[in-house]
Amino acid sequence: MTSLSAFDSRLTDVAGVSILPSSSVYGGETGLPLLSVENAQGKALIALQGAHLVSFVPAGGEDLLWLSPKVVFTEGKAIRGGIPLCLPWFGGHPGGKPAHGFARISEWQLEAAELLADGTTRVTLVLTPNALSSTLWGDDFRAELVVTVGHAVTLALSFTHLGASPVTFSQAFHTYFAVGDVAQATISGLDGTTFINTVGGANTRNLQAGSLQLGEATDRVYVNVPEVQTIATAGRTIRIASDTRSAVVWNPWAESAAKMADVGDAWREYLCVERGDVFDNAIELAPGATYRVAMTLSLD
Ligand SMILES: O=P(O)(O)OC[C@H]1O[C@@H](O)[C@H](O)[C@@H](O)[C@@H]1O
Repeated sequence: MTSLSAFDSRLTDVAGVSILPSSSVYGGETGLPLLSVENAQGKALIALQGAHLVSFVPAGGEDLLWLSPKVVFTEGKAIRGGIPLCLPWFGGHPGGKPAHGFARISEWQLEAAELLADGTTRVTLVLTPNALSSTLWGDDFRAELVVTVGHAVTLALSFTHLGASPVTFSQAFHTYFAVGDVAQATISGLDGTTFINTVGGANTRNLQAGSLQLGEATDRVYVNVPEVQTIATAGRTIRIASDTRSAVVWNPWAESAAKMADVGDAWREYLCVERGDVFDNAIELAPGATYRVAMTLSLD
């Protein structure tokens, strides 16, 4: 893990941008380095491990993201909450490799931090091959995540495949939204789309009719979805916009959550709506090709 003092001050010598240990915000052990980004429009915390947005608070509002009260910031362990980047594969891997790829458990490099004329702050994080990716993926690649923090937060992801043969690639912005009570949250923007129900290893297809409210363990992959979904709770409506084509809706509910040490009885506080390109929407990347997508989260 990079020590906090190793960061190039030219990158963090930008007003409102600093590096701090996760322990200074969330307690516990020293943990992992977090990039703190703050301006008049909003503030965000991004773990360099995984280029993982763990908090986004628009000015005058509450955090859009849920971070587990039982979160553990440990090198090589996925952070429970925020926006894990599932990359370059989503879900379990047939070869028994770690679920959701290696990007979320790899340390990314901070490449640039800039204040833009519109008052937003843009930070650029980069991942290139490391020991883990060499074992699990093999091919050369370059991944870049540009996070723009303002009244909204935008994540713009690119992944360039630098191997010699075509590869199948999938990814997701695995967002944990803070909803207070998952059973009271309503998801709109999926009406009429096909979903694959994967709860407990199932694999059945259905059509979504109308909006969606969860009342039990839910793990569904919606394919070919519209650009925008919303999540309405008692206090606010969150807007999710992305040019990706899938949306995964997941909450384990009480019984399965009890088996997850970093979730437990906090399962009710979050709802995952994960935009990405997965299952039917997985991508075939030719050598040298670049995959580019973005997602913007805001209050509606
Ligand atoms: O515990 P992990 O690896 O972060 O995965 C959490 C969940 O991620 C979701 O995207 C999957 O649809 C679920 O099946 C999975 O349980």
